Amino acid sequence: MSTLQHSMEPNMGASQLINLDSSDSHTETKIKIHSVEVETSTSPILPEFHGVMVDHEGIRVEPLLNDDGGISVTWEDLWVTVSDIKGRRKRIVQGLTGYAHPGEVLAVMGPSGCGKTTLLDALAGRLGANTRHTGDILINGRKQALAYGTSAYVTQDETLIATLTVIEAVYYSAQFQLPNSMSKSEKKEIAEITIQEMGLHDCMNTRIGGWGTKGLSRGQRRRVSICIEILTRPKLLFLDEPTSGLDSAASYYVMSRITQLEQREGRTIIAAIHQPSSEVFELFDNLCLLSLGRVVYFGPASATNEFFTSNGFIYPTLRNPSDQFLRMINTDFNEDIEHGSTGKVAKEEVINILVTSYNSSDSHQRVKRQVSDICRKGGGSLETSRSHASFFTQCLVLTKRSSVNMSRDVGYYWLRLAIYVTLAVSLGTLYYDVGTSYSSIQPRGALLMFIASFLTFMAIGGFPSFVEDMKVFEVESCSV
Ligand SMILES: Nc1ncnc2c1ncn2[C@@H]1O[C@H](COP(=O)(O)OP(=O)(O)OP(=O)(O)O)[C@@H](O)[C@H]1O
Repeated sequence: MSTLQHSMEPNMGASQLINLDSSDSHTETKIKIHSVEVETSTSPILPEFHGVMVDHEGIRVEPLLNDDGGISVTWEDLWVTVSDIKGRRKRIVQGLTGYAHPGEVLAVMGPSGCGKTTLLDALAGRLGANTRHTGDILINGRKQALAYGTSAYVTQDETLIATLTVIEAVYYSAQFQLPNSMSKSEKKEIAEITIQEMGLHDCMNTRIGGWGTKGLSRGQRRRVSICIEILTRPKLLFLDEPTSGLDSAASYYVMSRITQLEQREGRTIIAAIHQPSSEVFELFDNLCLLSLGRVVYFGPASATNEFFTSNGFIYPTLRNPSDQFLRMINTDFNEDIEHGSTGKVAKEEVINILVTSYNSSDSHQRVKRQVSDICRKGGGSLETSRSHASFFTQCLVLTKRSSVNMSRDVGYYWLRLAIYVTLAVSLGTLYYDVGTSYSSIQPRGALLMFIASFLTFMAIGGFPSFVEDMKVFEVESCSV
């Protein structure tokens, strides 16, 4: 996250460029200043400056738009509804407005069921068939589809092939995701680097595992999923619960590696996250806090504390702030919250106070202005297409992967092979020398019927493996 490290002259000229030192020593962020005025009064909600655009009320500072092919995403008055079994429509997401910039991490936080995944799905164009959405979702200010490889989505559930090792899973994926112009050794190198970036080098040759076979831990599987999705170095990355199942140290390392990549490569990251530690929370640039599908707060993550405090919700300073404010807006469990001088108030009341306060706040106006600014300016041209492996290579790699998978799955492959061989020998013995006379027609017919029904029966036995393969196929086909 960038922090302003030098004082700013009150009357700097328009459109001057300044360099902001980043807390990460590798990176420098260029910020374009359009006009600078010193604010004499401090906003009740936000501090004077957070590195975001502030116009005539204060300092107008905005990140340079993505001339280098970075992706800005904006959404305005976004509503998502689903129909229940009685045909009634239920609102999941209610009138959200926000944006995500290249080189920044936007964290979407809120209690379970508040609509985080739905927001990500809507932005990524992955909403289910029974959902409907209204509102504008724009990429660099335009309605446009993203080319293959420019965006990636790490879903909440891991869909990995249990029998493969970490390096195999990532390398097979690299073989069909990366273009044919790359040699096999280059693809392997990218796979290995990505695995190292996610801290998985020690278990490169460990099988992923699944039900019935122990392999990687849940957190390690999560990291393998992230590795597979970031292989193509997408400009826009959606992460749904990237740190679930990770301990606090691993969560920090994974998120910090992701943010380092984002700063280095100007990537836009939108991450739905449940319960970040305070260190992980500090890695976020902006925060979208949701409750019951409504925005409670959208703005710099570092200013969240101040937003709550200014609204009369004060929590102990030595506790993880995200734990505290998530507890305040979680309506699943009844608990009254201490509010300023009025005493305890119910959770619904807390949310109403915060939503109303946010809607009338300067930060809400800034978000709206930022969205319209991005839409007005558009952005750098997007890649129209990225090449991936040819159809022939994809078929070859997938066939090879499937054969490896089947050959390692004892129940699916070897056990069935043993049953087939036993059956063939038994039937061969029983029907040996059945002859070619008219009297042999009946036993031949019976044999054929037995074989046909047995094969059908055995095919049904392979159905669970087929379902697993279909899940992998669905996830991979969404990415391709
Ligand atoms: N396709 C759907 N059909 C019916 N209800 C849905 C659908 N998608 C989401 N919902 C409902 O919308 C609400 C929000 O779901 P969503 O998955 O977005 O929440 P979330 O904040 O990501 O939760 P969690 O943190 O537990 O993953 C939930 O009550 C969920 O049941």
